[in-house]
Amino acid sequence: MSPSGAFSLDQLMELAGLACAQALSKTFPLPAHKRVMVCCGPGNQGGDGLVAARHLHMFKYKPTIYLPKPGSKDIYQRLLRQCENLKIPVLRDTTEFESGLKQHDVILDAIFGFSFKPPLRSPFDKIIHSLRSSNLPILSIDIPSGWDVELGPQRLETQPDSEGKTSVVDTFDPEALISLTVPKMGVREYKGRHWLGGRFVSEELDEKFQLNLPDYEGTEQVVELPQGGQ
Ligand SMILES: NC(=O)C1=CN([C@@H]2O[C@H](COP(=O)(O)OP(=O)(O)OC[C@H]3O[C@@H](n4cnc5c(N)ncnc54)[C@H](O)[C@@H]3O)[C@@H](O)[C@H]2O)[C@H](O)CC1
Repeated sequence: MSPSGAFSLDQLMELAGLACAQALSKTFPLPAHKRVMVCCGPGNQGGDGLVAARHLHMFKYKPTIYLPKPGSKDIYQRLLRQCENLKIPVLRDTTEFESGLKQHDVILDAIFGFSFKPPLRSPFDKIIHSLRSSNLPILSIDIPSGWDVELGPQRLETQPDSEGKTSVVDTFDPEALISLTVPKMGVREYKGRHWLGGRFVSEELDEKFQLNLPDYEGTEQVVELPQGGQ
């Protein structure tokens, strides 16, 4: 059963992406953080990123989408088309992305969520390295990209290249994180600003799985969790 019980994937992604855009606007307010690089992976988390980019555009941010490997699902293509219709720039080339980072104020990391499994395949080795060395603040969605969903930050081995060589890439520690539904085990030691987005979870499921979710105030889509704990 989905964590909401009642919603379709499209609806969950819409609510998740809106919560991500709201968490970004609260952590990195305008006007200082106007230019947002939204890095989208090929899975549902990439879809959250596309929805967030659309809402950020509506909130008057200036998002750029980086899409190294677009997802094949129909919903992904539809979300991408909506962003293109709003004339949100879309980068697909890794070199363009790396040079484009300098013209941005903050990164929204929507590359991998809870389905990431090492070893790291190309071009994501270069991308994780670029995020780590960019010196820009990062807000990660659900779990920082490349972290183990249960164990947390890790050194990632890359897939062997044509000569059979592998290398190791370190993951990064983002300034802020938005956990969706509930924080995952892997972020229990996370020390930065931590938001929870999951206003789509019914009271029935909260009780059934003893999630002990906090209250969301007013019409907020996110609630801030205590720093350094859950
Ligand atoms: N209620 C919720 O909690 C919701 C969460 N959502 C978000 O969805 C992700 C999980 O989505 P899923 O499609 O299962 O997977 P990912 O996005 O994590 O990525 C899968 C994608 O990545 C590729 N991949 C995996 N490992 C590697 C690797 N080593 N190298 C390269 N590529 C890799 C894989 O092939 C897939 O293409 C969750 O975290 C939330 O962010 C939903 O929005 C719904 C609500």
